[in-house]
Amino acid sequence: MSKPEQTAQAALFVSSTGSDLLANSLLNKGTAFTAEEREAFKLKGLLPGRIESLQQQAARAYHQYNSFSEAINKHIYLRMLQDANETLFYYLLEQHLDEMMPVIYTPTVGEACEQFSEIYRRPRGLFISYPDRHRIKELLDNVDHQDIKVIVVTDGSRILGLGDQGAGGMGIPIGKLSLYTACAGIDPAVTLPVMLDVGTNNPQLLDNPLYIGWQHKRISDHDYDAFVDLFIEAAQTKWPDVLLQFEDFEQQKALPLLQRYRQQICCFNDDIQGTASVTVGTLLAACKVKGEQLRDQTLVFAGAGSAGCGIAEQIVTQMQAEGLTQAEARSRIYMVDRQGLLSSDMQGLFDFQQQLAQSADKLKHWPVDSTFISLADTIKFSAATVLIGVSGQPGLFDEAMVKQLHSQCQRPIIFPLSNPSSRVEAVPSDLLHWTQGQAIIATGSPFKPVKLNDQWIPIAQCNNSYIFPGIGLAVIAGNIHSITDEMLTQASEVLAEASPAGQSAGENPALLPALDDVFELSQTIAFSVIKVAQSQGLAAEMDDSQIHHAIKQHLWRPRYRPYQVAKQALDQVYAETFDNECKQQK
Ligand SMILES: O=C([O-])CC(=O)C(=O)O
Ligand SMILES: [Mg+2]
Repeated sequence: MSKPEQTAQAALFVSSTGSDLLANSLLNKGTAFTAEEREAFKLKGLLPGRIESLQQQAARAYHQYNSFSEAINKHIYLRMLQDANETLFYYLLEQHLDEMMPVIYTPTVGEACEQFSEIYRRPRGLFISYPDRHRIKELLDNVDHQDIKVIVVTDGSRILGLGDQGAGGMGIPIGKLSLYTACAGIDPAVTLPVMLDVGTNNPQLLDNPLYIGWQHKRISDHDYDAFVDLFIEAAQTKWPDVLLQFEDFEQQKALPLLQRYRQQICCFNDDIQGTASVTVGTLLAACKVKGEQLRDQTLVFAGAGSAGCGIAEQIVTQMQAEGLTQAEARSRIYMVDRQGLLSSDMQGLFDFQQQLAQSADKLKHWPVDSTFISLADTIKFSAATVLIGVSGQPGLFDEAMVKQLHSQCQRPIIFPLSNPSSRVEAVPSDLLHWTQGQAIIATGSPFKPVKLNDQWIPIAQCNNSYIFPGIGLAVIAGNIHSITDEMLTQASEVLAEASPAGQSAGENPALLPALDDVFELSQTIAFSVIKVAQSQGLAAEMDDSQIHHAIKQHLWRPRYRPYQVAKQALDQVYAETFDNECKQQK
């Protein structure tokens, strides 16, 4: 009998009863509590008489979900369901992942963060406010479930492309962790969303009487660093093996935080490393459609922040793997930011930008004013074949630029990656019309297929959600201590291999696997990442079949398990083997 089925069937020992049990979202089954359970757990009379199956409950939930027409109201409904009954929430997601992902995640989660204080219903996750900085251990001890394995943490300073959302940024860790469960089967009981509430510089939030966070200007510099240190230290002391995902920290902080803590705690920054990994994987898939390699491309980036530079660095690594020298690879990548094309003689560049600046000598030969080289000129004079948008500037890619790019190659690769959809640099239908259907496109937020000349062209969603759930599964199943660039590169390659682009013929194949296949994909990523981690001495020793077994063992599925009354006062919500549970009861 395979492990996931076993965990789905094995009994859990539960000590809560009555309304406490119904209020516990991890244990609540609502109308699906059996007659015996209703007796044993003092639920008689607290529920309507009819006993329902998970499927019947899901049919009602889907009916209620469909009664809302606005995406934000659907989001509120699903979040409410999650807070009431997580098994039902994830079962519903499993049935309708394609439809509901944009509602629990980007783009709707952006709106949910902006309106967080207005739509707030029930608490979820941990809010660590600056005034509580000396009590962080106590706050962590207050977390209900104590076996935490994955934390997603933000300070709300750069939520998607929507800027500072203060405490409202909590919507992001909540949404990302839902995907850990929906896309990689991570048990929701072992996940913890964390908001480091260090204030906000968003004037609307500072003036909003309903604002739910610490209504104070952001603390900064040394005070900020010391606060994050306190959090990291407390989290690591309490959960030494926890995986920490940094999410949506503003540019000045993102890379320094990663560099500071990378050696100390098992962590990664999703916006830098997750975005880079998924983008390189999608670029490799796009190159397959062209029948070329990444080393053959010349790339222009609109946006040279930590996300753009993170992607560019991973492209350099990939091009080297394809045989270029590092200098050759760097010379093929052009980074354009507010100050125009980055060149080696510019003042005030961040270190991570400096390495990606083009040589000023080379640019001297371009027939332009070298004090400011625009995006349009960069596309033209670099003879670019790939255009990547990480600028957060809606509409930045205009018709003239795109036509110029198309005049330089038959199949331009164009990835307007900014999130949410309201920030996208160009919408796919325009890109396809401007290039007579020749552009190979991927976006950061979801877009519907585009109809062109009676043909439907699918638009790939080049989103971190293809990568981070599998990385998390690898860390948990493989006991990985540290996340390296090689592991993220490996994840890109697995993604590219899973792309239908290499397999199906036709001019416009899907670039990325369907969302329905993400659950399988995450397991494949987890397996390959564990292998890389082992080769680097960073994971548990296991042979291949043990790795497969460990991965399966950690897959939580949204199915109700039978409950038995616990003799000890401890609810058991983490999926372990039936044997272990029995032993613990003895
Ligand atoms: O959440 C997403 O869709 C991707 C992401 O990390 C970001 O844009 O910050
Ligand atoms: Mg993010």
